[in-house]
Amino acid sequence: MPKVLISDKLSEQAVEIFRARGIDTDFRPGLPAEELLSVIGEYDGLAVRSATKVTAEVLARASNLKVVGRAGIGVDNVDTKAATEHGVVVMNTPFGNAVTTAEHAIAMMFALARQIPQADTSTQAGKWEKSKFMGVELTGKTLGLVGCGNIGSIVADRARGLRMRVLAYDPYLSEQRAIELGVRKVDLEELFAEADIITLHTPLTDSTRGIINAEALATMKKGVRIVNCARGGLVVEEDLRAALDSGHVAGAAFDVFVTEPATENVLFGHPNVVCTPHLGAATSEAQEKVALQIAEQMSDYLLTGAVSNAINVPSVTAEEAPILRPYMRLAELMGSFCGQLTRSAIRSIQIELEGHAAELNADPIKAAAITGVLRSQVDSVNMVNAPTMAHQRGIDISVTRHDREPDYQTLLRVTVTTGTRTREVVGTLIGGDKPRLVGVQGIGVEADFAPRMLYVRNYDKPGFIGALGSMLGEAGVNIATFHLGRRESGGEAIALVEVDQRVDDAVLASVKALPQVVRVDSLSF
Ligand SMILES: NC(=O)c1ccc[n+]([C@@H]2O[C@H](COP(=O)([O-])OP(=O)(O)OC[C@H]3O[C@@H](n4cnc5c(N)ncnc54)[C@H](O)[C@@H]3O)[C@@H](O)[C@H]2O)c1
Ligand SMILES: O=C(O)[C@H](O)COP(=O)(O)O
Repeated sequence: MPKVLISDKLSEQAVEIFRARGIDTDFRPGLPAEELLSVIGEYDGLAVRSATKVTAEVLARASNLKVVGRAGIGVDNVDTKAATEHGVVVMNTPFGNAVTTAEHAIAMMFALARQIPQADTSTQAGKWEKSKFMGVELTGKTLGLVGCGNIGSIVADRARGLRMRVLAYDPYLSEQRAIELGVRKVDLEELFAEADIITLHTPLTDSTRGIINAEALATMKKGVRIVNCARGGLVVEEDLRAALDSGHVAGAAFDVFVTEPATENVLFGHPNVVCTPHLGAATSEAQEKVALQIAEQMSDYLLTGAVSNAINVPSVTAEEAPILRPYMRLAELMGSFCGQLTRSAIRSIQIELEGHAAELNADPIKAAAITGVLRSQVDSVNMVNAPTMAHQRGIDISVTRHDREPDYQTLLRVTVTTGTRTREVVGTLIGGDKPRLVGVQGIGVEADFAPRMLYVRNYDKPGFIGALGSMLGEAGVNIATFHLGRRESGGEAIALVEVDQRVDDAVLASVKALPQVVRVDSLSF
């Protein structure tokens, strides 16, 4: 039974779902970092929000871990690169808290426009400062969205409902989508120059870090207001403080900070600053949605192999998973066949799909084939890290779908090249799920992928089968099955021999010394 640890304050619905699906679940919100390090080795899954830092050190200790699930959107607290290297899937819930966070951004905008937090404090202090809190109307004002993905789009929709004019800067936003959303796609300079209120909705990346700094602030309208419910670090906090102090910026509403938990911050204490403690996703509706979604996604992955909303592997739907699983197994075995025959640096791996296979999601099949090829070189390779490992080794990967009619209902071909050699195997599924080899090096030969096999390349001349049989017999090696194939033009032939015992190097050397034999390899699957 898989075992999952929940180390952050997720809705307890997550626990119920994991347990209902037969997953042993430990609910330990607020688990200290040192304890996480000492217990993580026991778990197959780790469910978190933003508090737990899933560092390279945690991942190095996580010898059984298969999946990290983030109940929320931002995965910046997870070292995704290290997770990928360790073969751990990282998944999030990209939509579950988007509406709630967009609503928080709108609430922050109102809080700024009408100074609601300041007026509340003053009123409850018995001051009744009616003339002190003169606000601004939002109707007719220009809202500048930096980032117009899930949350930015919802903010745009709500802002249009408030009769605001909406500009969006997002290099990945298409003109068509901008028209659908009723926003004007602009460049950053135009947005800064025209917006009365700027709201940030991008991830924190190298291109967005400090996107609002002193230089940017200087190009904004005097009296601009800034909302950040995305990530600390998008705004240079010291630069913003200076612009607030000078009066150039009329107000700022921040939910996220460079350092969190933010117990102190340069923005704190300014009369025109409104802060919340990373509450963007904090509604009961959003928390139920993200907890439920992440528990379902992680359970699906651990129990069926279905992958949804993963950051570092291709998605496999629950419907696809049972169909793809035998193909992934076949691709991995075929890759392994090529990998075991390859003793030098690999230049390329080509995966070809024909018949039914050509209609499937090729990404998981590709990852499985690469895993198989690399497994004879690297122990730690798996479906998650295989494409990265191939990339790091400079291996060129290609996938081709053919629409020609294959001889079999469904067919995969894996071709591995090195500087000097090409290995090619062809495989199919018998009865829908049983892997079967049907060709090697362009020669038709049918065989199962047996636990122990000999692969023999020989000249098609009399005497070979008898000589090989008696040599193995004398060495006490029983032949379970024997499959032969030869090039129709003659000359070259292949034998795939399933054996019941391991064939030691001395026997392999004697087989190799037979006059008809070109090469012999011991393979295991
Ligand atoms: N405060 C909270 O509690 C809270 C809750 C949920 C999400 N978030 C954060 O909100 C942010 C947005 O989330 P989302 O779900 O909308 O993400 P998303 O991926 O759907 O959208 C992000 C958008 O930013 C755009 N983008 C990327 N680089 C950009 C750049 N250099 N300049 C301009 N735009 C750029 C992308 O094209 C994309 O459209 C994330 O940082 C997320 O972590 C915060
Ligand atoms: O990226 C997110 O989903 C938000 O930042 C929410 O974070 P939280 O789950 O820690 O509230």
